[in-house]
Amino acid sequence: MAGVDYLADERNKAEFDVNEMKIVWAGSRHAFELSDRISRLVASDPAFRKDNRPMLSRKELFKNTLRKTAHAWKRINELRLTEEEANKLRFYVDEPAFADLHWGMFVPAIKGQGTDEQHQKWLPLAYKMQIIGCYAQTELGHGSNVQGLETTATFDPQTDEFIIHSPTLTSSKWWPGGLGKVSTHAVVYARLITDGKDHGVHGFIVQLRSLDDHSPLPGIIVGDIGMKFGNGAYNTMDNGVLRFDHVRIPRNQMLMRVSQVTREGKYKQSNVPRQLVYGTMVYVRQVIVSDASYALSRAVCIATRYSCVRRQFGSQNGGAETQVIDYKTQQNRLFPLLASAYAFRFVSEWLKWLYTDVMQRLQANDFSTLPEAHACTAGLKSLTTSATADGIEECRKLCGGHGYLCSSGLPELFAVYVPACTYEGDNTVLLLQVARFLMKTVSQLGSGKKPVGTISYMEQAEHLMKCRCEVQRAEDWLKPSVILEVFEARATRMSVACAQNLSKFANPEEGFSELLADLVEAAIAHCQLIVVSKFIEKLRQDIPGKGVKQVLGMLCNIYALHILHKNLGDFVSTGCITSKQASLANEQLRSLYSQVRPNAVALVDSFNYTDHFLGSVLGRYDGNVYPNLYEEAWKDPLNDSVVPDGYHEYIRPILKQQLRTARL
Ligand SMILES: CCCCCCCCCCCCCC(=O)SCCNC(=O)CCNC(=O)[C@H](O)C(C)(C)COP(=O)(O)OP(=O)(O)OC[C@H]1O[C@@H](n2cnc3c(N)ncnc32)[C@H](O)[C@@H]1OP(=O)(O)O
Ligand SMILES: Cc1cc2nc3c(=O)[nH]c(=O)nc-3n(C[C@H](O)[C@H](O)[C@H](O)COP(=O)(O)OP(=O)(O)OC[C@H]3O[C@@H](n4cnc5c(N)ncnc54)[C@H](O)[C@@H]3O)c2cc1C
Repeated sequence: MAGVDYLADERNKAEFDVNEMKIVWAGSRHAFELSDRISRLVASDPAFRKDNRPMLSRKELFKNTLRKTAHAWKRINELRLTEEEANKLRFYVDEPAFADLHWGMFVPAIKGQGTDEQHQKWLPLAYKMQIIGCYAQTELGHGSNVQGLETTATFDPQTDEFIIHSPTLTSSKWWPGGLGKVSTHAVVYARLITDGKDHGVHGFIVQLRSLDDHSPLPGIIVGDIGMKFGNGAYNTMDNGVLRFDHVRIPRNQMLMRVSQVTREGKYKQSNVPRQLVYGTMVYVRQVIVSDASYALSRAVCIATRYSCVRRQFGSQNGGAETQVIDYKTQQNRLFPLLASAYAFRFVSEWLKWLYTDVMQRLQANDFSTLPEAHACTAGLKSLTTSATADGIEECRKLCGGHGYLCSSGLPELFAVYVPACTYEGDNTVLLLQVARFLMKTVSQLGSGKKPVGTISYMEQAEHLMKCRCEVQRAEDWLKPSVILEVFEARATRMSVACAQNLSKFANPEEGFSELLADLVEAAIAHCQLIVVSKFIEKLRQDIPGKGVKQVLGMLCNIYALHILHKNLGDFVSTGCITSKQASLANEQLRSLYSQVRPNAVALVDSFNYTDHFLGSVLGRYDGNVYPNLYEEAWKDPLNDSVVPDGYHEYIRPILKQQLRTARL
């Protein structure tokens, strides 16, 4: 029945103003209106259809992506979309493609590491897509260890050129997205060598393919690295392999903002930290945190709507069975993910602010906040992507058997999303960067150097090491000051314990290696505190709309208390809370689930996702799941014929043989 809203009752239960919540989710009225307009534009354009992706072969899939990307570019130009609108359009097209790396890494690398002259030369070409670029850093032998890269860029003073070379098999560039089949150019990371001296890894703009016929330039071997996890999914992307055989590029194609090579071959460093060479990664990690909130919210939207549609057991006198969302077990798995989606959204807004602030300071040669920005982007990228990948998989299970069908949208979402735990820095490696930052901070306590920003709580270390949680009743857990202090105390105690254990080793690096697992846990505790504290900060702002702030308050408490519940070992063993207080937290959590329950569908409607973007029969806005699931099955190519291909070769002979055997 077209037009019937099977979730109308659920929507009527909402205790808050959904339209106002949509604005909170989007970040502002402007952001909401823009996102709403562009999502509808994409959804209504048949060229952006995506439901056939899992059925396509790799070649068809890739060509399809090329077609869609070209169509998107055409629409962006025809409609004269702004950069913000164009980014949203690409987001709603929802198909990983070379353009992500062109806009997301190639352009930012030139902007961040290039000089004004280099900007003038390269950016106009890139903005018009007259060249298409990728970010070629990782090699077959090294990804995490950037200082271990082997590709060389040796300066030749005779010709005023760099010679880019891959000296070993393991130095082959391996993984860069957009490299395999599309990019004409790359920012290549290579060891800079002048006059026989190795100056470490630097970025170089290298042309890879002819702008006339797209063939690789002399000395370049380039191709795709092969099929990746899942059908469809990330296979729309041409992750590539690249080798150089003494390829020459002009000297002015080294990105020279951080350091320069003169005409004579002299290496000079600007008055900026070397780590700015890693600046593009900081930028993208911050984008990835924002993407985590979108990916998780998408899965949660599907699982929440479907959990209201799906009924199992509990029928009384022939009445309807129980909606599965009413089982406390379902709520205990689903609502913390719903709360996490909102928590990640708010922390990503804050992280974007932090990043912008750091960039402005860099312009004024103030580098003081760079270490914190690195620690926050690395840590939050790790925390949010791990939680999102696990959360998407949990949402699939929350949808029971039907969640395993591609038409649920969840298998593909998981397959596309899960590499986020690895790319842009393996999550464990990134947490260890946070741990180093924490250990440095602890070692400086009492030295007069004040911890600032997200680490400023450590200034109260003396108090946090011995404070006792004041919770006596379950409701006490609703006080933000209580939650904050408990999370700060846990993070401080875990960091200080690691620092104390480290100090027992004569060699700090040896100690660090031995304590890696504990250090990662301390880093996670610190990052979870950041997420909780940014949610609480958000709630201190003026948030208009009937009931909006109240329901966000519930989500904030669910996020914090669920983390507490899942990490009770940390909280109790560090003496931050007692086991009695832990069970009071659990009691409060159950009560919060009941409060959120009537708001669940409205909370996921607030994401304002179109059915096209969700790409899920189970998550349809109208909740009309079964007829559509049924119809979807018949679209499978296997159902094109009643008797399958192969019947005569393989099924019939077996059946006949069985008949003969039976007769014997
Ligand atoms: C429209 C937009 C769309 C965008 C979406 C795109 C789609 C995405 C699609 C997917 C795309 C996927 C694309 C891809 O995957 S691109 C490839 C991504 N690759 C990686 O992420 C590699 C990860 N490895 C590293 O980053 C480094 O090797 C690490 C950090 C591990 C070590 O580092 P290093 O080897 O140097 O050794 P060190 O640890 O002694 O550190 C030395 C000092 O440097 C400081 N430090 C380190 N790093 C930074 C930093 N970044 N900013 C500021 N500071 C930094 C550090 O704190 C320390 O400071 P101090 O303690 O001495 O004071
Ligand atoms: C889909 C996808 C897209 C990508 N796109 C790009 C791209 O566009 N451009 C690009 O340059 N690269 C790209 N990459 C590469 C990516 O950045 C690297 O794979 C990533 O940085 C991880 O590095 P690795 O593969 O070397 O992992 P490894 O470092 O080999 O990790 C293997 C294991 O070792 C552990 N480990 C490693 N070092 C340590 C340590 N010091 N302490 C403790 N444990 C450690 C890790 O935790 C992990 O469990 C992409 C990768 C993927 C999967």
